[in-house]
Amino acid sequence: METEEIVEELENVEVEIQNVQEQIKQLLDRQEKLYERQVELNSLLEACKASGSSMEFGAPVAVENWSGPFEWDSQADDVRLNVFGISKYRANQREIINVIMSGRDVLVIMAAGGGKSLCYQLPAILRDGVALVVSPLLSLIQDQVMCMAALGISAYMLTSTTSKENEKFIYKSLEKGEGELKILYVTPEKISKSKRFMSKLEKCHHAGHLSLISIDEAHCCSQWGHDFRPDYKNLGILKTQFPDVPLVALTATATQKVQNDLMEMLHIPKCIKFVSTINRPNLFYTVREKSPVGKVVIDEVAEFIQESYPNNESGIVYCFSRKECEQVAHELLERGISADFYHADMDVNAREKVHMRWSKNKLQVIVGTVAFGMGINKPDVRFVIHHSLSKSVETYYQESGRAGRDGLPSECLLFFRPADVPRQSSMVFYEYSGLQNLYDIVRYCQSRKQCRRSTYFRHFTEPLQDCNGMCDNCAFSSEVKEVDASHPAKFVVSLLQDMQGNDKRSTMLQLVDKLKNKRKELGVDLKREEIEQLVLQLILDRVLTEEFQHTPYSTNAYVTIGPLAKQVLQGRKIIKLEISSRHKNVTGNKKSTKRSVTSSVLEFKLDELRKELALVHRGIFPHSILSSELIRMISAQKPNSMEELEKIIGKLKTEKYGSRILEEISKYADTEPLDINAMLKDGPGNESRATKRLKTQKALLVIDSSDDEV
Ligand SMILES: Nc1ncnc2c1ncn2[C@@H]1O[C@H](COP(=O)(O)OP(=O)(O)OP(=O)(O)O)[C@@H](O)[C@H]1O
Ligand SMILES: [Mg+2]
Repeated sequence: METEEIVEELENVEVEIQNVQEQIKQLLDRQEKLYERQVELNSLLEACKASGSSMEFGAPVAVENWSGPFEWDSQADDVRLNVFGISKYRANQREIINVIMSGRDVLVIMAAGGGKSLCYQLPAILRDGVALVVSPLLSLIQDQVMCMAALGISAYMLTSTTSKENEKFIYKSLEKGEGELKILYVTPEKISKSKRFMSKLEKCHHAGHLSLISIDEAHCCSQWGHDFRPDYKNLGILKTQFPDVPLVALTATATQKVQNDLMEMLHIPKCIKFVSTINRPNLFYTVREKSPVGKVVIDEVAEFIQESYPNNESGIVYCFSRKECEQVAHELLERGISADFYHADMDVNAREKVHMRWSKNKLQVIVGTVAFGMGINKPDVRFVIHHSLSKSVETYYQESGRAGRDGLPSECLLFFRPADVPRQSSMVFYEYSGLQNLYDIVRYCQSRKQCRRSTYFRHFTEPLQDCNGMCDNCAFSSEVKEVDASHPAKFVVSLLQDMQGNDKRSTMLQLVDKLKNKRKELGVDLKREEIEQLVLQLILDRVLTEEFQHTPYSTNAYVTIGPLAKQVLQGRKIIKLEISSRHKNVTGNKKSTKRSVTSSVLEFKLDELRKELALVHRGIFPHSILSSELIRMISAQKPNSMEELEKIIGKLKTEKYGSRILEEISKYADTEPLDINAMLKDGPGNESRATKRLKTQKALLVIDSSDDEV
């Protein structure tokens, strides 16, 4: 053998070894995921067996019956209505409160907006002493303390922003049990880094004044959760130091693995666990085909907002990159929508300012990257639009779940095109299970038949529930046909094999372009977007694989032959493609997703009133004065005395705002309800948004110019 030949073969062998190693890595990842899934399914099966035939979600997974009666029932009801202004408990709230009041530890898994805060705030008021609440973000803590202040509850925070005077008050309260301190918020760093604080807490406990410990956003403890925070890992010390104090850990989402992790790390093996459904029945999920032309996408986003939410209803638009974020915000602004951007490149003050304007309804839309995350506490977000797909089902569930935390109908719209996939895959491929997670959300987007909700139920290992037509696929499934794409798939594989034989690489888009020029050989007449769909499907089915190559400036994703390519070539694997007629008319599915925005004049006036009162009580959010749900209840019931109003919003809010509310009711209770959408549709199609708003306001006659215009 000539040296040259040896070198050449050696190179080939090395390349092949690399390929095999890559495949082994992928298979190991897959095996790991399957093991995880096996554990989850086994525990689900056990739970199902234990509770009879099927697991009852929404009901406590506890053996004891925690609904009551208990001696504190009437006192709890009184605080719920007269302090919090909440007329009835939501699922599991009463039971969780009872567990804490009984001195037991509890793990609460309850969807975003389910009402977790009440579960520890109410017992904090009922029990003697100080409740310690650990929360991961300063902004979340500030929000909560402000809301508590609006309710007249003595809540403080001990953070880097706390004044010396307040710090002194807090330490004195902890040490001597003096003062009125009921709830103390801290970040996890306080527990792990401040010896002084821990020693004061020790004294507080010793004197019997530590009433309960609450760990909010508890998933931050687990590396398997989506927002791991190293300082959360040290919170196990709380149960070790204060074993007799009830500890409550709360989170919106936790897979079985994360739940087990939390119980172990927080040392609460015997806790009572409440798992509420992850289902958010008020959210309508839609995936819309994304145009390759950037401007068209923005036009569609703008049209969606203007048509469905013409009254400054709050929303979020998520983008892939910082640059895209700024661009989209700018273009929405040009189209008359009050929008601003939010991303990690901005300094903290600028970010905070944007967030505040939005929280106070002075800005309609925040266009953000993933950096706009956990601290969002606004309950009345009516829509969350994804300009690009998220990196996993879990991330999408979290981000879209910021809509409708007040329980009112809201929409989650994702713009998807296959070309966005390599952008994400070249970012996530090095993360643990990064590609698998990405492909799960891509499957969600590609499917035109399967209920969107079913993906969430499967992901969080929960039995399926009825979607009630609250996703595009359930609303439009009849328009989808499934075609056998095995033949074109074979052609794609052969083409790629030839290219690889000639040492040529191809990105997904290059491959699609090539295939587009070889329509005849494909054997079926597929449109460009259908070819993109096919290539992506082959990646999802592991017939093709994405491979990554680094340059000094970026990582490029290429499409190559995958582990199951042979099966396709041999006709042993059938490839199915779901083709929808829906995409022909991109705006066609708007009809069903768009809810008619019907409001009464009274609702408008009460909305204006809460904004006015929020300004008077500086710093409070309008929704802390009256939630959208309370506005709806008042408008429906039209109470005409303080006593009647008190039954809806409780004593405290009635005392503070009752006379102003009754004044509005007496003026506007009898005015006819108005369908704002219908009114807007009457106008010429090319009117500007400002004109439309003006027209709406004129037609309403009673609407004054408001301060929420930007
Ligand atoms: N029983 C109830 N009836 C009506 N509204 C409620 C009830 N319980 C809570 N709420 C309201 O629901 C909204 C969301 O509550 P909360 O902030 O506690 O949600 P959460 O479960 O902590 O959600 P997240 O996971 O997003 O933090 C708040 O505006 C709260 O006042
Ligand atoms: Mg919360």
